[in-house]
Amino acid sequence: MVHLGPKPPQHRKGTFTDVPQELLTELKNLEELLTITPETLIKITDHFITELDKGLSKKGGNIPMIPGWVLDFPTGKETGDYLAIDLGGTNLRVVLVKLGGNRDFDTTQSKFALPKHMRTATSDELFDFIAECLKKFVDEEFPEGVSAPLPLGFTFSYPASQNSINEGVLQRWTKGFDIDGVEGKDVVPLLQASIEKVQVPIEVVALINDTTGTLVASMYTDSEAKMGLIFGTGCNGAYYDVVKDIPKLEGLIPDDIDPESPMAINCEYGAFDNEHLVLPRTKYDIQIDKESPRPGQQSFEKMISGYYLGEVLRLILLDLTLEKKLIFKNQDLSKLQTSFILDTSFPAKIEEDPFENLSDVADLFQNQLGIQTTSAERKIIRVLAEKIGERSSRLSICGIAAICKKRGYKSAHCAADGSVYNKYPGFKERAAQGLRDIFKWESKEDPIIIVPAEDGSGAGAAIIAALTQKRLKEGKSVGIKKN
Ligand SMILES: Nc1ncnc2c1ncn2[C@@H]1O[C@H](COP(=O)(O)OP(=O)(O)O)[C@@H](O)[C@H]1O
Ligand SMILES: O=P(O)(O)OC[C@H]1O[C@@H](O)[C@H](O)[C@@H](O)[C@@H]1O
Repeated sequence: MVHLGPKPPQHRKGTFTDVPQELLTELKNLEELLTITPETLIKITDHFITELDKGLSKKGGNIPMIPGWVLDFPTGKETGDYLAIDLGGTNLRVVLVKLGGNRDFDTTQSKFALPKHMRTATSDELFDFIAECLKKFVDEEFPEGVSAPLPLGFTFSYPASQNSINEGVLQRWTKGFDIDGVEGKDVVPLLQASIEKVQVPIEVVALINDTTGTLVASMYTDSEAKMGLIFGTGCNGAYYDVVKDIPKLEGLIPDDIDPESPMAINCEYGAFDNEHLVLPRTKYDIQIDKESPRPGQQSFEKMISGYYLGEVLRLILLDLTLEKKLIFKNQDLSKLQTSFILDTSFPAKIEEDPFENLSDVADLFQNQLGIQTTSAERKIIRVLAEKIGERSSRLSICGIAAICKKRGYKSAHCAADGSVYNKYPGFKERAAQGLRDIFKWESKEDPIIIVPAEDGSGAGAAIIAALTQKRLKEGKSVGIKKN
């Protein structure tokens, strides 16, 4: 038998002859709403650049642009054992990093799913949970105990203002978090206090954002890396600017820091366009924002990141069935009416269904939502998932293009991490096409490419802790001028 080799990727050949005209018309409208043309991408990116600059000005703007007090590039020669923790939107990870000093490192790690109630728990519950996970990990890794406190890099994936590397005052929760008693507080002493309670010998040396960690970890192994990006539960990016080009730091820089010194910036660009000037928001995006714990915040993130993509699909389907009565006739919609019941793996699995009759989609709706779908409905659902995924990928690269244009990067490795980047079908190809639509490169090889990042919140945190310890040993500043 002739082996034909792997089949080409599934291309939608299905016909829509079995789809009622009314539903087709509705689909066309939705496709229109969810399509981001090259012209729109360029317009959004130009505004994004203005907003990045505004975030660095004394006046400020929508995008926080937080100086992260990482004032050196990694050399690749950093050595030592460091602990790192990564409090993301879905998981807590504890990592032991052994820096090899030759652009190499080794990691041992444990992942703890954040308990669902954690998003609305108390501050003590959150930091005690982290300390408990740290204790479990350290007891496991160091059964004989340790001779001196372990230095720890704390990756805190939320917008936290920093006046120094080992400080982080939470500006606001994002990704559906709403824990009392943390916003406006420095989270380092809050964690340190919980660590003391469980008596595990750990010292928090540095607080970093996961994008800054991703940037530094990726530069440690790849000198072409110019930014660190996360497309996960949330979205964000970090890059190195230059101290003298950050107006809001004027007068705050200690004398021992050269104005030409690099300064890592945690952009927090999920907040881009909170003024709603350029992003093509649909009524579904507006509803998600209105019903979120922090309405008016993170407008860009709420259209593109992992926490929200499943919810966008759910609201569109609900509209088509409840309001327009075009699909799911005589079906039990109680599960579909539960907010955030669909995480982003749901549209991802719809896009991954390789069968012409979309039988995987049929199983998905039956098993997760108790809804029996018709062939015609599945075709509509498939197109909607594709359009939501495509919109996310195309909008996601506007931050990348804006940073490259702002910094004048003609070529760059943009190191990306997060489950949407790593697992959403077609994300990489669609993102690359989005960049081509903006830059209109003539060359065969794209000069600016998105590459898989190193473990930013693990190795990145450790490398930054190592860079910080080196500065402290040399008596160098790691924060604003002490008056
Ligand atoms: N197969 C998938 N495709 C795309 N996104 C996914 C997939 N599975 C889970 N996700 C989404 O990824 C997010 C988790 O991102 P991840 O980077 O793993 O964690 P964190 O954001 O805590 O760092 C969740 O919002 C989830 O909905
Ligand atoms: O890794 P996660 O949880 O997807 O986080 C990505 C981004 O999510 C945003 O909501 C946070 O404000 C950022 O600080 C963070 O970098």
